[in-house]
Amino acid sequence: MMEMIWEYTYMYFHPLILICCCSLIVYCYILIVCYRRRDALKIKIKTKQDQCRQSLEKFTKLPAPVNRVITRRSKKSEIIDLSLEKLLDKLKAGTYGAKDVLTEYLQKALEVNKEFKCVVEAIKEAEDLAMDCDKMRNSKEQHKRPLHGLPVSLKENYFLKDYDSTAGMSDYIGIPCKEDAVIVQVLKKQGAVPFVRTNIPQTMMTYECSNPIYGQTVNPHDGTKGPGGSSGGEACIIAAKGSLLGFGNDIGGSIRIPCHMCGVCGLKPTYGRLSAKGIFELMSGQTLINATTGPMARDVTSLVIAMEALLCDDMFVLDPTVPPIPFRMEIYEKTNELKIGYYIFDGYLKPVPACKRAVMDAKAILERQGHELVHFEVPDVKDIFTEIYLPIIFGDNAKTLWECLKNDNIDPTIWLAVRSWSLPKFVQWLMSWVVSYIYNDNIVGKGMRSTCKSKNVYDWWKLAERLQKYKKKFLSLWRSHKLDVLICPGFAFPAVPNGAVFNVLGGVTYTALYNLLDYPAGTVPITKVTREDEAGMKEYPTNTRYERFIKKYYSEDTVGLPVGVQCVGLPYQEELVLRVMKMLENENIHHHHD
Ligand SMILES: CCCCCC/C=C\CCCCCCCC(=O)NCCO
Repeated sequence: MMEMIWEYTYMYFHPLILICCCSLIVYCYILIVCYRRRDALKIKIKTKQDQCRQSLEKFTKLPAPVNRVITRRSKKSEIIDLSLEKLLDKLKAGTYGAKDVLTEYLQKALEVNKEFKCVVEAIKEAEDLAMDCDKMRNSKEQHKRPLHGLPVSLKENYFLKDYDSTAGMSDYIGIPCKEDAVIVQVLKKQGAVPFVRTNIPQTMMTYECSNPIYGQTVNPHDGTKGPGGSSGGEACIIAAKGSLLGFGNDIGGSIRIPCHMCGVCGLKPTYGRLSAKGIFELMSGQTLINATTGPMARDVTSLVIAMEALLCDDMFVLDPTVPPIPFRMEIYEKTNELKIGYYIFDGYLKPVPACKRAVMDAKAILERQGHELVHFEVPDVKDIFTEIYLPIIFGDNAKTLWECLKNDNIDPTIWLAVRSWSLPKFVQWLMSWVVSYIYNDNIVGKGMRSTCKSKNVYDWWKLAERLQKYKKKFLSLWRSHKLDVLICPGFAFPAVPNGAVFNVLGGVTYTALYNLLDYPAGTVPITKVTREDEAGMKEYPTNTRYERFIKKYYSEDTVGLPVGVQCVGLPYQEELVLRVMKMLENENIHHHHD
């Protein structure tokens, strides 16, 4: 009987059984491969995490520095409370040794890291560098080094010999860099002691600070909010006093956004004013809009000291593409009256009341100092963001990003963008029209469309031409007003709730415009959100998806969040930008002390 059944089945269903069996085998094989890949990825990430944790643990039990100076009143370390300028004076005078300063800062960095998760790892060579500094105490050599003994933090994407730069992507784990970034080499030559590396978002192409390797950094003013990004770990550690000076990079606002959101100062110079050699940049083949390196610090004077120290012969020799222009102190220190443009709305996303007020407060400060302020109508931001900036930045339809992420764990903060880029282009295009028409939101819809169009060389040249035309238009408008500098919102809104940046991405026009133009721009803290600012959110529009989220996020729980303004100059006018930042900071400091 059984034989008959088998024969029958074999005769009639043989091909079907065969196909089923084969499919099952293939399916099982795929499952096994996927599991093994996932396991390998888990192990890779875990190994990296253990390595980083050990590097930090090594320093948690450091003995207190021999010369530890504790102020009797507050029991806090005096070293940590000193400004960068004063600390350098004390290091030069030999009041503190470099090793003592390093120990204080390492301990402070680890302490703030427990709460805010801003540090990814400690730099083990820091101890030797600090000891070398102490060996040359009071020597001629020491006096030639303007940053002698100063601990400095670095964003994770700055190359350090023998360390990985991953930008939060596991594909890059286990590929140690062969040499230090040029900026790092120059910092060391000038006596600085790089001591910790700080956190970034996965890919660095967003302003949230989270990735599957190092986790999520939070804002030191409110742990339910993000620090901004992509140099979020830097801004966080500086605001929390775990570092005095750090370095980040910026292609859409990555230095300025976190400075604004954490209440610290940062400068995005003109591209090329500082070397970008040895900085991990995922989409480095895109050279129409470049990522710029720059300093971040507690105050403007620290930025000036850093720029002056970096713009030296060592920098010009190590990277001959950097124009040999030393820091022009005479421009920074000039006291002539300036003509300053200002605007509060760039025509794309309305800034929230606190960000508007920050610009108006800054305007009042500058007017009180005798400068002339004129309203500046910033041209066409609405179109240039979706028709020039986004199509250039994601000019390969995000293929490079996708290539690096397709086998990785994707951070929830960028998951939706990355997944949608992996869909066929026509599906992306269809979705963008659905958003534009069904959701009646052309801001998001147009943004989506701009990144899914395929481009050939002809299209790319046309884009480059449009960029040049816009630069020309902007410059002639600037010239027609005879402006020296421009002030504008630091961003459209303060710190964003954790995990929510994707809902308000459009805010980036306030900073990205100056990457597109390649104008130097710096951010300086001006104010903090007040109850009145929050109450003013009642008037905020709700026409688009972005606006609805902004209204939701900034109508409550934002009092006390820092707010900055940007100061913008013509290319290579970093000294003038810093001068205006300093003028704003000075008056603000006096105001707060009165
Ligand atoms: C992979 C996530 C992409 C999210 C979608 C982005 C869409 C528009 C926003 C553009 C944001 C650009 C932020 C640039 C941040 C920056 O300056 N990074 C430094 C680059 O190294």
